[in-house]
Order: sequence, then structure tokens, then C-alpha cells
Amino acid sequence: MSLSIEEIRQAPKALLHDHLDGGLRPATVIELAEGIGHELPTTDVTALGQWFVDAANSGSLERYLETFAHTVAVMQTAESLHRVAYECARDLADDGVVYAEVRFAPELHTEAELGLDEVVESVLAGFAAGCADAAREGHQIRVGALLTAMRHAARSMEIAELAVRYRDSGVVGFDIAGAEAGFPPTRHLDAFEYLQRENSRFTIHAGEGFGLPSIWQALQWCGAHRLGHGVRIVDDISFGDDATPTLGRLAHYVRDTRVPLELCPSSNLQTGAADSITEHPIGLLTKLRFRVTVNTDNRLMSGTSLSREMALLSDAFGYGWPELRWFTINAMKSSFIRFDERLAIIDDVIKPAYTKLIGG
Ligand SMILES: O=c1[nH]cnc2c1ncn2[C@H]1C[C@H](O)[C@@H](CO)O1
Ligand SMILES: [Zn+2]
Repeated sequence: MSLSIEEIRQAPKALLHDHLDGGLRPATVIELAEGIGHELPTTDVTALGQWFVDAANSGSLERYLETFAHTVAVMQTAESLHRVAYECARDLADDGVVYAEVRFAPELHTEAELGLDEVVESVLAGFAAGCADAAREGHQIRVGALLTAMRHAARSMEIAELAVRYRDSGVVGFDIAGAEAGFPPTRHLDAFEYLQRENSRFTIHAGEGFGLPSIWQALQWCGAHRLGHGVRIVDDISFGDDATPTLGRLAHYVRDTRVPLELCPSSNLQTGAADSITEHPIGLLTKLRFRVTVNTDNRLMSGTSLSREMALLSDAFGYGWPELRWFTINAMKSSFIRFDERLAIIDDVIKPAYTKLIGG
């Protein structure tokens, strides 16, 4: 029997890959757009939510990314960034997420009046206010920020410096995102080397719109601590006549060194990185005990939540509480906060709740 979204919502969960500009409430997009005179495809809340999902259902990462023009357009002031970050923390807490790393690209939010520091400060303040209000209503959540640099642009060093500057105030790491084909992670080697010298943590979107060379560069040239998606590591797994899987050297490396894979099932269907949930490589990677984590990527563009992603997997692969507990602990272990802080969430929040769910 598969678990429902409602059941999963009650369980504590950890989320490592969620974009701030991919998770707005449709009603908020409409209100903010009205305020600045930005034209939207529709101003009906339900229709706009559906528009984002349909437009993102393009089968290509490049076209999927075009939908962000509308969310980024309404996130150009301190107030709008604060509001979007506040609502993000509240929505994740309502979904039963107890720990989240939410990413955004500061360089995309400086078109009107803000500098990079103000962008980061507005978002961090929004997260803090959202977490405080959620806690008051009985939903404990911690939200850390990841600063993303756009891989087609040339500001990664600046953004890496920003991440280091704000690391004691709520920024827990760094990332690069955007179209993958034609923009290898080694374009940003100086930023990654700088972060390594600063003892900072970072993840890299790799192995989503492009295959193994991107994953290999992210790990072996840039030193990524996690892979954003990384789903195409399956290209390095082959099957003999008896269906026994054989791992290539890179796949072995990823599994042996426990490189966390930030898998995002629904997003992969929309960009064409996977054909269906049942055929999604997460089934194989879980069976082979890679360090698998389950993520939302863009809740607005996929019309999803972490509980929904897990419910889809439960339905497709028969996963129950033991598997969901494993995904959650994997995510917590792979998070960029300090070891003692990770352990406290695992031991005090996650394990007791799943013991109850599995026992009951
Ligand atoms: O899944 C993704 N792959 C690559 N880039 C992405 C993905 N989802 C969102 N982005 C981009 C678009 C956003 O504007 C940017 C920062 O969140 O990151
Ligand atoms: Zn992403």
C-alpha cells in the first residue's frame, strides 16, 4: 500500500534542492506583478499555477528555464524578496519539512534598486521571519540559503565571495545553475578553488541537461560536495544479459565516496531527463544504495511539494516509511550545516518520529 501525500506531510522531512524563484505561490506572483505593472499570461490564480506547469512541461531544460522570467521579474525589491522568502519558509513548514536548503541567484535580483548584499539580507530576513512564525504555530523548521551563480554568466567569483561573507548569517553554501549544455562547471573553476581555500561547501547542478562529462568535471575538477540532480550517473551503469548492473569507474566513485545526489523526479520528467516516475533512475540508484535524496527543485513549475514527490515514489516503487526515513536521513547527513547540528535534527526530530510511524 502506498503512502498518501497527507500521511507523508505529517512526517519530518529534509530538503536540499529547492529554488526560491521556483517556489512562489501563484497568488503572490499575481499580486506582486500587479504592483509593478508586469504582464502575466493570466491573472487567475488557478490558471496561472497551471500555466507554469504546462509551460515548464517543455521537454527541454532551456525552455523550462524560460518560465522563470515571470518569477524573477517580481523579485526585484527588498519587500518582495522578503515576502517570497517568508512564504517559502511557511509553505515548507506546512509540508512537514524540518530542514531546508533553499537556493537563489542574487545576480538575478539586482535589476531595479538592490545590490547583491541587500538581496541576500532581504531573503535571509524573510526566512528568519517565516521560521519564527512557523515555530509559533508548532512547525519547527530551519532554512539555510545556498547562493547560486548562473553558469552562463561571469559573476561566480563575486557570488562565491558573497556566500563566504554571509556564511555566519544563514548562507550555508554555494551552487551553479542554468543551462548545462555548453556551460561546463570548469568555466567557474576560480570560484570553486576560492571556496575550497575558504573551507566552504558547494553543490553543482550537473548530470541533468548534460551527461557524465559534466558530473566528472563537477567532482574531479571543481570538487563539488554534492550533485544537483546527478541523475545521469546511470549512464555509467550497464546491464549484462542476466540484468546484473555493472558500474563504471565514475559511478563507483560516486557511490564509494557517498556523493549525495539531489534527485528531483518531477522536474526531470518536465525537462526530458527521465520519461516517467516508474522509469526514473531513482529506483535503480536507491536499490544500488547510492546516497539518494529526494527534492522538489521548483515547486511552482512542477506543481509539487516534497510530500507529493515522496508520494509519487511510494506509488511507483512501493516505498514505505523505512525508505522515506532513509531518504530523509541521507539528506540530513548531506546538508551543509555543522555536524553536531545535523546530528541533533536526526536524533531529536527525525528518528523518534519515524520510529513511531514504523512501529505504529
Ligand atoms: O533544474 C534546474 N537546472 C538548472 N537551472 C535551474 C534549475 N531550476 C532552476 N534553475 C535556475 C533558474 C533560476 O532562475 C536559477 C536560480 O534559482 O536557477
Ligand atoms: Zn535545480
